[in-house]
Amino acid sequence: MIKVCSLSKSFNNKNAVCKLDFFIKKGSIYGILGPNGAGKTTTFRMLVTLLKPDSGTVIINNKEVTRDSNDIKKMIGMVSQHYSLQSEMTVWEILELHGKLHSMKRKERHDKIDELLHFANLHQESDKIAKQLSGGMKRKLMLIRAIMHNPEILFLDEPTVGLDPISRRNIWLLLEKLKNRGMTIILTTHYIEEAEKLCDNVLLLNGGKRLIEGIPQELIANTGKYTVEVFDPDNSEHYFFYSHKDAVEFSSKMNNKYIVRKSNLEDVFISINKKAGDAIGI
Ligand SMILES: Nc1ncnc2c1ncn2[C@@H]1O[C@H](COP(=O)(O)OP(=O)(O)OP(=O)(O)O)[C@@H](O)[C@H]1O
Repeated sequence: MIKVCSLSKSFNNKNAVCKLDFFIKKGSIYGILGPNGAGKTTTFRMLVTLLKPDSGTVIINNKEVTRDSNDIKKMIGMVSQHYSLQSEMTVWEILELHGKLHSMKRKERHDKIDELLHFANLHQESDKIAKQLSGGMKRKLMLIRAIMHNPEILFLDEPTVGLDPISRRNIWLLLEKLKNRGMTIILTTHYIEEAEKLCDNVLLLNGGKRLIEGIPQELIANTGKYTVEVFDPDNSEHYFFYSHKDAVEFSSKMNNKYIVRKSNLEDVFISINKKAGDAIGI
């Protein structure tokens, strides 16, 4: 239902995103991951019609983002990375304004506000001014504001950045509930645990290019379910194993300090970069 073909964008002749291809299934949670500068936000902004690609196409439900941006805006909700709330308005007023901007009728608007405030457990905060809310509440408010107009697809750029672990988990719960209602969710994240917990599929980016794409648990299994991380005074080195026995046997020969642990998506990233480095002799 979302098809991205050869999507590219450069700034000052430097590639920010380079020939990306991917496909997102309806009703799934799709994660775009990568280190700082990998191209996550640039990709996000192109998908949500905020930035024009240099080349390539993004098709959402048979509409193309540059050609049919008005149709696409009705289908999607979007939450940016930075707090973007009218800080002097109350929670209720912010949602009311958003409903009006989307030409929702009074009754429909008010029913929706009521439903969403309960959904996000913010009903007791409805008269609070936005700037008085905690970070976690602000994020929840941005999330429900983005779905006021009943979009089919929700885009979130770093939805839990800067939140404490409990607030982060509360956002995860809301996203899982939305998925269970059939919503398609696309998010960018730095948090490996977030991607592993939430995402049906992930796309790992580096330097604007696709490193790998797939189901988190499969990517981890293919890398090796166990990692031996060996620490020397300046660095740490990673080794990957398909069985715990092999990992333990290998580590027993180590002179440096080490740990044996389960692999995660960060290890997938490290493993691919290591193989690329080995291939070019780094
Ligand atoms: N408006 C811009 N003008 C110039 N360069 C830009 C602009 N936006 C992004 N870039 C560059 O494009 C590259 C990708 O940036 P982008 O913000 O998409 O990465 P990111 O993966 O979202 O990073 P982060 O995790 O730090 O937010 C970076 O080198 C960045 O400096």
